[in-house]
Amino acid sequence: MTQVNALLEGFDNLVEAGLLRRLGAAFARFITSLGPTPAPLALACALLSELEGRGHSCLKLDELAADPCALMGWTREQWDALLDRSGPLPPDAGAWCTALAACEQVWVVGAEEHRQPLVLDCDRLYLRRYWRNETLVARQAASRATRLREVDAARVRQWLDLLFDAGQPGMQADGPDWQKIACAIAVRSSFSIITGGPGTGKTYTVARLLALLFALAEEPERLRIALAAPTGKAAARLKQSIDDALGGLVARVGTALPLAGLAARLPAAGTLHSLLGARPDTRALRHHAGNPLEVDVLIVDEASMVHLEMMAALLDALPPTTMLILLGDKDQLASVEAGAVLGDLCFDAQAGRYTPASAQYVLAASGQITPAAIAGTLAATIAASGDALAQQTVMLRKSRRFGGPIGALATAVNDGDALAAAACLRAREDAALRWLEPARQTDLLGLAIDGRAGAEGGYRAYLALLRQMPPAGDAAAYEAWVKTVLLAFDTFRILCAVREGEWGVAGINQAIEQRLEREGLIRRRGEWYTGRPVMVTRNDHGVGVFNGDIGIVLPDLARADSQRVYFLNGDAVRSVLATRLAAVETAYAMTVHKSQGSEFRHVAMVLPHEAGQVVARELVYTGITRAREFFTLVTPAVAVLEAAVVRKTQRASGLRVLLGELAEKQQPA
Ligand SMILES: Nc1ncnc2c1ncn2[C@@H]1O[C@H](COP(=O)(O)OP(=O)(O)OP(=O)(O)O)[C@@H](O)[C@H]1O
Repeated sequence: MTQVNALLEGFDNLVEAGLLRRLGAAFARFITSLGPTPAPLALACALLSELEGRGHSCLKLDELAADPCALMGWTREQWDALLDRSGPLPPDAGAWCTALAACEQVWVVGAEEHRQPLVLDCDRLYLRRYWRNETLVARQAASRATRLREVDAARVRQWLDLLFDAGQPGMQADGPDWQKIACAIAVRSSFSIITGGPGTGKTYTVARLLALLFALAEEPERLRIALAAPTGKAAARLKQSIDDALGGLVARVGTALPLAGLAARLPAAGTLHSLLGARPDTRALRHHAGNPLEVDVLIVDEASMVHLEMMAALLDALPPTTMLILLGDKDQLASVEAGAVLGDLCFDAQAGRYTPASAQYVLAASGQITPAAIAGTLAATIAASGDALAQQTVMLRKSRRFGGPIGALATAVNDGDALAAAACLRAREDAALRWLEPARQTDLLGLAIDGRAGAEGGYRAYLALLRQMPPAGDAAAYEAWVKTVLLAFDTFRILCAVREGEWGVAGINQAIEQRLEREGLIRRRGEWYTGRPVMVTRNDHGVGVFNGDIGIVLPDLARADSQRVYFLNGDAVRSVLATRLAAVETAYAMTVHKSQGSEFRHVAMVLPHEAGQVVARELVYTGITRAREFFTLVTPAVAVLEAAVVRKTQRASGLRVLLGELAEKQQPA
């Protein structure tokens, strides 16, 4: 048997052991079918595919050479078993590059191209599609951020002073008004990022930015604005918040701007999929560089959930003059798909590396002094490292909604301070936080049904409402009742870190259903029982439901013998015949991933026995920040919290390197 065949067999063993996904083994086989394949290439392909499944966009050869076990999360024995089959591997990153560059399946960036499936860019190995997407995002972001518009700074300042509450000019004790700075920065180019934790006023700010754009436009009524988010729910929330904020500004701007009329013309917010013209059964989108979107300003909320492929598609479809504003929390979980684009793009956000020129503009346009400019001695280093993208990124730092214990816990987790996080959870003077540990599943079930001391109200509350169904025939009363049920369900949610096992979504949903039935709170007659909460797991454009939509099964008003699933879309109730929904799952418990873009009064977050590969800081932070008033952590073992909090997810990507290279090219010689 050749070494490569032995290695392929070794991959099958890893698949059996659950260490490698089947696609990884299949991809390595496919590559061997294309031409001569030395063992290092076959191995790199299997690893690359596995890492792609874990959210990485490339395989970093220096990490592979330095510590393959750490990279893959495998034991030394598991790795050595592969080595026995592969024979000696290249000793360092340089040797890996030389070995792979010699293979005909690999395109080395800069060399002649033959549509090879793999790309080697410096010491990063990519699947071609990911390399293309990453370069497109880097180039587009950098070039958009570089092209600055003519802005009348004095006029911007006048408007910002009108739109925001008057503060002291310059810098206040708790720092400058970053919201004003964000608006000033955004209007001067066709790319900007406004990042910040929950409640820091991202939507508050962007509503004022819209008002500013209307005010600066020659014909504001002709400004084509689009609002979008990765999920339907987040999109509806964005529109609602912007409408509320603009409504609150109408009196403030008075006759200076016909804001009420302009706000009324804003379109509904949609998902990025629908904005780009996604079609069933094909990856091809209706909008791309050849058929660009016809929009002047695009605001995208929850940008941390936008994966690499979607971001590339979005930037590709936007004309260079369209103003793109990304809103999101850079510290939240990235999407399940490959890439952590917002996090990568925001790498300078915390430091706020503004050049003196930016600081000068910010002062003129907003009256605010950026801290970097104050530290004048830093100016030279800032100028050297500050690239165009950093100039167009603003981090909001002051949370308006999220002080108190939940805010302190979120900060401790974000800082990787497990001791402080545990102390917050154990301080019992406030009912906002509790930690059930070591918990048994029955503890969780009690919490799910009745809440806990200080935070009463679990699922019993919405299930009790089911018995108050209005009499047949009164459609308005029926809709009002449906809304009450949906809102009551949305006050409490169980969020799980994992899908499988006793502490995963599937196991917990099953246990809750059994318990609710035993207590007579639900009556399961088949799959579509009254009161069953469901989550849509696949977009269905025909039916008009999208992955992540959550609804509740209730009797059809028109036909009591059939069941419909009712969804709340902003303020409106929408329903679909239950049997038309092909892909749904029960949603008493859902994953933290799926909860992004939503908030609940009380969140109970469940971690499994061990942190493993999945349970890391971003996940814990995202779960905590879904809670508005109460947060309960449920863990079968104490140690899992610390293990999760200290582990920061590192997704391999070349985005920062590519942006750095582009920034260097922009530096004056
Ligand atoms: N400068 C401000 N002055 C007064 N209230 C503010 C200010 N900024 C934000 N708020 C209020 O704080 C709350 C949170 O703001 P907002 O919803 O815009 O935050 P967000 O960052 O978009 O939150 P999330 O991450 O949850 O979407 C809102 O009630 C908003 O009206």
